[in-house]
Amino acid sequence: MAQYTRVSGSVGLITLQNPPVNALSAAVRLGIGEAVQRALGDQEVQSVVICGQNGLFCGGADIREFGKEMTGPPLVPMIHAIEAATKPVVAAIEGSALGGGLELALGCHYRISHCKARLGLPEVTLGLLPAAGGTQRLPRLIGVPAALNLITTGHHVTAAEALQLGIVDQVTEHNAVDVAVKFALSVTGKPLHDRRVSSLECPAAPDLDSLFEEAMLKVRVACVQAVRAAATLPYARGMEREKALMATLFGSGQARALQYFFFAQRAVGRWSTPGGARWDTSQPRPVRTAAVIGLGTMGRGITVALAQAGLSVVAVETQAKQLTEARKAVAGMLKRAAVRRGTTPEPGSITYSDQLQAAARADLVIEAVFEDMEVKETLFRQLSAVCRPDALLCTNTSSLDVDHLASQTRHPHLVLGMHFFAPAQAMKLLEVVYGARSSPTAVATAMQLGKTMGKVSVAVGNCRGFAGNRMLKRYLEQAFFLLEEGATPEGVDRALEEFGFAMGVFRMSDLSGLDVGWRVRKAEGLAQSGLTGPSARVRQGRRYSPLGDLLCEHQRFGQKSGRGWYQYEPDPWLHRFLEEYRARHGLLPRRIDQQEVLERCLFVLINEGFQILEDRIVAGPEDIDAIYVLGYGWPRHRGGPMFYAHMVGLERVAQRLEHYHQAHPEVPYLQPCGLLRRLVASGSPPIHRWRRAIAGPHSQL
Ligand SMILES: CCCCCCCC/C=C\C/C=C/C(=O)SCCNC(=O)CCNC(=O)[C@H](O)C(C)(C)COP(=O)(O)OP(=O)(O)OC[C@H]1O[C@@H](n2cnc3c(N)ncnc32)[C@H](O)[C@@H]1OP(=O)(O)O
Repeated sequence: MAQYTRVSGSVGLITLQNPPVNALSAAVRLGIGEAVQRALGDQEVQSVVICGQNGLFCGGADIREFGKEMTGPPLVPMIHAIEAATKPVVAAIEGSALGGGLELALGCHYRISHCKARLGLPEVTLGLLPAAGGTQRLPRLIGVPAALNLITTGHHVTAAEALQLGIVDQVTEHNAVDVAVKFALSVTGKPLHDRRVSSLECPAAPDLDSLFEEAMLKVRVACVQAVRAAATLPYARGMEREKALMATLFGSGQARALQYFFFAQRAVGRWSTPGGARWDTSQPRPVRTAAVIGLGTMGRGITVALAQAGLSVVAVETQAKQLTEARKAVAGMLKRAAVRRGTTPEPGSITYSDQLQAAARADLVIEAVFEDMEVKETLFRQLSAVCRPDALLCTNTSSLDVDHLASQTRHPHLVLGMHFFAPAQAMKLLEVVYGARSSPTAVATAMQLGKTMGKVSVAVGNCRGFAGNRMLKRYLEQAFFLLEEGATPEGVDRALEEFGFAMGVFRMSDLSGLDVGWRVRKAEGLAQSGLTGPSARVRQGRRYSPLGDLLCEHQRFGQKSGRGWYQYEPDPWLHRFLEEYRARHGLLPRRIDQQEVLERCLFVLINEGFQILEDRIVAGPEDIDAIYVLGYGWPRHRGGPMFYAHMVGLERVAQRLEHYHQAHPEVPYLQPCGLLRRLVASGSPPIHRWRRAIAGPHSQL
């Protein structure tokens, strides 16, 4: 709703009230409309100020209303009524003015912003365009190039940038509402025609056509077309075009997926564990000093992420040469980040040492040493002896047993996994892996620390590979099997990249290094050299592809060695190698189409996701989707693997898995898992009802 009061004698003050972000729900739109009418009809009122309660102007349209039947007064005529008003209307922007919120402000005659506010039109990130006049007013106000940039990227700008662009008229360090009220008094009675953005001519820009053509190639076509309408058509016709384009986007699968993902990223913060620990009943402990042990690539990235979050960091590396290199590399990373942000690097928050003892006073320790259980076991025993008894001891392992590491310490309830993704200073995802004995406070502390570092933290139970790598294993395995059966790395990657992955599975393996997985498979007793005959392709009673191991035996470790699944120099080796391999094992190559590549790679990964849900390793499908979009390059516009399964239809996913399982009975993971089958049997409920279905023996199924 919106509250109406009269202040300073003649200013009508309209306050949007819809916590937490004053989204423009039906009730708020109704409230604004009524308040505007009241203000315009009140003889005593000479000018109007619109603001939001609790220091936040407006987070835009209420995204939860999308996809439902629209109720309440529409936004566009409401904004028109404000713009057409004969009394000056001033927007007092604090906190955020985003999407419909900024469009509302653009309908006002003046905009005053607090210096800490952020403004933007992020609709494109939700698969939409700013259809409350944003595509028509913003280009008229700030010109086509700047408006196109904001509308097609969804980037937010600071108040200072908004002032420079001409979006706002004034920026203040004081209370923006008080300043706006004074301003409103000062403009009483002044002519308003030039202040109505819809009546402005779009400023001329050189070579508009090539600007639009270039933008079309890069970005969302609908946004570009709408802004082109602003530049070439009268306002009213531009608005018709904006509406028509929005109608094509509104119900699209992409928009649904992006809106689902907006909420999924936030839902993962409301974590819970099967043991009953929960986000709302567990208090995080403050972490001021963190120690990072091991300054290889991951350790350096973690050090930077912690320092950038404002923590004091003790960076420990026992090898002198590595320590010197790390110190230089970390300084370089901080400097580059500061240049990108236009700030200066914060000095003095990192101290370096070659002694473990330096970690003794840290509130929390994250080890990022070599991925080897013996090395980590020893380190955890040492840390337990050296560190404060209440220090949280965390491992950045990507797959080793957190419970086992906890058992090496005196305080296993303070041991956790904090699984970062490379590059750790940039990637948004953090898997917080709790063990059987991890305390709720420990989980809450690591989750909070992730948030402080600007990450999306997902609470995950301890199992081999946790959630992300456990699913990845099945995906990689299918990709190898497809090569055995006749596919090529190029063909598999093409299918996945056309689906939306930034990189196909083989290109991604080449980038991250084939030797990493090889080492893990050797430790698991899977990679064995010299095997011939049928036993070469079977391990632990199941089909196994040694292709990745064989490549490593040929010193093809990916980009780091100049060769992997791809040849980075003229070299037909790989195709010959595959032909010989297939001939040796009596495998008849066949033509494998894109559909089979996608179904086998993606559905097997989704099936493992359902198994992870059934095993209660994560609390809900949103956790898996956040992990895959933010950590594994799953295309955001497809919502994540579990949302994709919901869109494809659970019955189809199960049927296709069953089909491939019949063709490959030696691959048990192709068989639809129990939860997937139960969901299908219960009529395939929508994704937001899966949590209830997972709830275990008391499930609704
Ligand atoms: C047939 C065609 C017909 C078409 C007719 C349609 C006409 C459409 C007209 C207009 C188009 C306008 C579209 C839009 O405005 S789309 C929305 C654009 N806005 C955004 O994308 C902003 C999203 N929000 C944020 O970026 C942030 O929330 C923030 C910066 C405002 C605040 O950040 P922070 O303090 O970190 O809080 P949280 O992000 O954690 O959010 C708190 C809480 O609030 C929920 N929430 C946030 N924004 C919205 C919103 N716009 N609608 C609904 N809910 C919102 C958020 O989900 C959190 O709640 P939780 O999930 O329960 O935790």
